[in-house]
Amino acid sequence: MSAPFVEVDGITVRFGGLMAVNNLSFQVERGTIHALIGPNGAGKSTTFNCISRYYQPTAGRVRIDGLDVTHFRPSRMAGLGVARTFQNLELFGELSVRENVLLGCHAHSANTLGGLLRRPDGATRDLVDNLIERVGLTHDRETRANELDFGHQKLLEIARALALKPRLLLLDEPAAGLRNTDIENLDRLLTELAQRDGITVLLVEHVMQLVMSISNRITVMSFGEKLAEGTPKEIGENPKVIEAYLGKGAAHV
Ligand SMILES: Nc1ncnc2c1ncn2[C@@H]1O[C@H](COP(=O)(O)OP(=O)(O)OP(=O)(O)O)[C@@H](O)[C@H]1O
Repeated sequence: MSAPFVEVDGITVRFGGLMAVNNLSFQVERGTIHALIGPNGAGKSTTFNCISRYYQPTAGRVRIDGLDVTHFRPSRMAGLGVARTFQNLELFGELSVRENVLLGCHAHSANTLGGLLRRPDGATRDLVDNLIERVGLTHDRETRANELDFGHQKLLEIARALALKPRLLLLDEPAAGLRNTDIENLDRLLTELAQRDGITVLLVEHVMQLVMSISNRITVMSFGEKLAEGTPKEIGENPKVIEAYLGKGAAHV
């Protein structure tokens, strides 16, 4: 078996007196979908932010494709093929769907931002159109991002992240606020990204319907620590996991 694509090795994150993540280790295999779940406040987003380098762990290491990135700046991550989406959307609301995705191409384009928006080359235009189609937003190509409903804005964020041509896609609650049909589209899209395109996907998610359907492996966190890890079936049957959810986050299960 090849080396894991993401290695989280004993990370700890303290915010003042609060231990948000405590000596957490897990690995994400290449080309798989791995979910990080757990009740509210378990430390999922903090872990995610350590991997994408928005937070600095107090201790421990993060490796991506064998490279120790623990002290890398977030801006270096795009160059390594790491793209992420945010729990609270970070789109350019006044720009169109097409323009938002175009901006995502900047990391691998020789063009300036302005040039990219005004005069994208043919290959970039094709890539953008293809990504918009893949997330199902073709009819909204020229719609301003802030005119889309929340679910479609989330799909747009994924298209923009894909414009980076990532090897690792980090998704923070991609299904939150989505309607059932959008969740089904997301299920199909993420499965295809992993299986057809070989992209490694790590997602933090509360929507169990999606997590159980698409994940190859699930890591469960509770109070900053790893509570369990396994296949969706193993996690669904794990009494410790059921108790953690019934104790705190039952509404999400
Ligand atoms: N920047 C911060 N400063 C101080 N405390 C923080 C910060 N970020 C997170 N925390 C705290 O760390 C703990 C873990 O938070 P985190 O957001 O990682 O949990 P989570 O599992 O992602 O929760 P949710 O599912 O609600 O998003 C919580 O107690 C939270 O209040």
